[in-house]
Amino acid sequence: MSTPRLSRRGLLGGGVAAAGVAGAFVAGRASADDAQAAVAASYAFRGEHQAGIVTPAQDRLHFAAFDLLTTDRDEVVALLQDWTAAAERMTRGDGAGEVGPVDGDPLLPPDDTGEAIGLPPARLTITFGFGPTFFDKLDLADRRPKALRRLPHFPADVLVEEISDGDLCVQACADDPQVAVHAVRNLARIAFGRAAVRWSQLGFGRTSSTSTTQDTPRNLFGFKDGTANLKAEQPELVDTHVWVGADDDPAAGWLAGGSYLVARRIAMTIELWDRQPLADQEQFVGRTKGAGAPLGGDKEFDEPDFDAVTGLAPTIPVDSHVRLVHPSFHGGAQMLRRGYNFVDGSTPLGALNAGLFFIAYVRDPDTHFIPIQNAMAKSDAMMEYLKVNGSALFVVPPGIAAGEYVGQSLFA
Ligand SMILES: C=CC1=C(C)c2cc3[nH]c(cc4nc(cc5[nH]c(cc1n2)c(C)c5CCC(=O)O)C(CCC(=O)O)=C4C)c(C)c3C=C
Ligand SMILES: [Fe+2]
Repeated sequence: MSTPRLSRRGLLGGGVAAAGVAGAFVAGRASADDAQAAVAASYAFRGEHQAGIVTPAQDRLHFAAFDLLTTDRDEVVALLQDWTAAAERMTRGDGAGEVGPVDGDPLLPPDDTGEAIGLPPARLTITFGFGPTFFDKLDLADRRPKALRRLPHFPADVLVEEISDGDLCVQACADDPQVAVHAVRNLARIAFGRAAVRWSQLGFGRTSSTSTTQDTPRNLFGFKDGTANLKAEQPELVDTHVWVGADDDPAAGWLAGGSYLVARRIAMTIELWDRQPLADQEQFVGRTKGAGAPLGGDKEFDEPDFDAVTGLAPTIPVDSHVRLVHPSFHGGAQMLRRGYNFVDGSTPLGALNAGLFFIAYVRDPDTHFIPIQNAMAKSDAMMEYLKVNGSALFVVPPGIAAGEYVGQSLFA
């Protein structure tokens, strides 16, 4: 796990603004100082693995899928080089371009859009991925990773094509929504003529912790989510379950140190859920709503006992979520979940258009996601309150070394 470093936005006194706000907290509470320090912190963009995977999950998400507008490999490499330079700059709190939003030639469009002037880096991470169609369009079928294909249609999927799939993806996470949106907006601007946004999703209130330093957040069903997630402090488990190994795939040695990213836009009928008795909600999930303890246990991090019975029935019901997705029923397979809540306005009938934008990083979706999703879709009591309308699978290239651009090993 990389440690955040303190950084200041070098734009138009952005650093001054950050310091000024921090100054305002001098006489305040320690927690306010901590919060300010966290917002002013940044993560390294380059490293062995891309940032934004085991990085402690930030509060906000802007995720975008792009379609290529060119099949010319040189043009795509140039786009990846431009994206790499801009992403590195924005991650450390600078503008997307070298000149900045207001210092350039007044007769030309600025090389940064300006809405992040004065904002600190807010722990921004930008993570890039390639979809199956990326390899088709660029005639790279011989280098396509073996498990990279359109996800199957699962029971209860009601997929909308316009919010599914994509040639490329960008996951921008930050503690300030404007910083995350600024990142995606500028990458879309830079892509002009070479790639265009296919769909995008905003998220808030992370639904996972990816580090033991974080409290477990809650999803929109009101339950703690992320308790049994893989954590950055478990590097051996992360190596086993998240990073693609050098020998995993003869055609795709270039992906070693990378991962697969599963994205699922899951609508939650929260109004219906809210009318269910507390005891039923807990039976659907298999954990208590307050402490997040497995049923039959006391504390959040107690191990679930799937053999325990209450009366004649299993204490953790056979159709409960945590039982159906538990690694012990899937050959030990674990995933690193990194999802976010969303509320995209409301429906014409006055329901909230709410849900969970599920993101998981896995070493191989054929063993670490598809069987688990199938079990859930077929038997999970929670499914009555869920509708999956967006779905996508991407590979996430390994980390970016000094002087490299994202995905360089694919084109080597
Ligand atoms: C196919 C993978 C999964 C999907 C899709 C999914 C959707 C989903 N989950 C919740 C709520 C909770 N999930 C919890 C645990 C949990 N979920 C998955 C997988 C998927 N969830 C796994 C692998 C696990 C961990 C199981 C374990 O090892 O014990 C929990 C319990 C708390 C926790 O451990 O995180 C909740 C609550 C919702 C609401 C949802 C779709 C909207
Ligand atoms: Fe879950």
